[in-house]
Amino acid sequence: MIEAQGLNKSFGTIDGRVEVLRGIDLRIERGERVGVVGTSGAGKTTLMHILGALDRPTSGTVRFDGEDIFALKGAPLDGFRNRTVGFVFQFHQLLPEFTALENVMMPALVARKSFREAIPMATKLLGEVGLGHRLKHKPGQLSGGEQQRVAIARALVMSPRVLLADEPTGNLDSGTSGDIFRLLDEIHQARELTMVVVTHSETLAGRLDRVLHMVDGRLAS
Ligand SMILES: Nc1ncnc2c1ncn2[C@@H]1O[C@H](COP(=O)(O)OP(=O)(O)OP(=O)(O)O)[C@@H](O)[C@H]1O
Repeated sequence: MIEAQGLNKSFGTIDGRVEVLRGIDLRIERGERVGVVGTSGAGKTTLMHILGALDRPTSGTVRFDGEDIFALKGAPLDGFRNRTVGFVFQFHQLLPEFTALENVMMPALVARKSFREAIPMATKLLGEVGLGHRLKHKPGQLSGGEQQRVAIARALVMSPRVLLADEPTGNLDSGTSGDIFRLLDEIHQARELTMVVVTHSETLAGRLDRVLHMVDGRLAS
């Protein structure tokens, strides 16, 4: 499903170049749930951004079902991001002025679905994540766990093949974190979804199929 080869990423700073990823090779099978753990600054977020085509590597390739995603540019790359990958961020990144329903509809509207199509899609998903009674609430009127559920529903609205979650429970207490992982479990069972989840919690990572350990821009075996 996902194959990354020789990924390097460096950033230019006023102190010179910072090497953040140093030769990452990985292969993730369809339907697999992979955890990524590592110390702060190890490069986990950078890796997730590259796997989701939110950023480009300095060198190396990422293939989804054999397709080299960085060979795509412009509208085809935007289409890949919108349809193939769902992204859940640590700080949910919901739009504060919009309701839960509108936030979940947003990727569908960006993909030029009509309101008539997007409303039932988003309503169904909010029901699946246990928020059928909170459709009209704005993010500020929801708890942290509820906000993250909305973000998960938004990530799923275009029926992606892959869900990338960067510290989806980083801001939550341990009980709520466990609930979010249970929800990810249910979603995984209900859909044939490949998942990559960054977490600081070895316990939560241990509930996934496989755990990758990142150290200083490399994957430790
Ligand atoms: N745009 C950038 N410019 C310069 N340096 C950057 C940039 N983005 C990330 N870095 C550096 O790359 C390193 C890895 O960052 P990254 O966010 O990928 O780590 P992480 O493993 O996700 O850390 P955390 O667990 O704290 O979120 C850090 O040292 C960070 O300062």
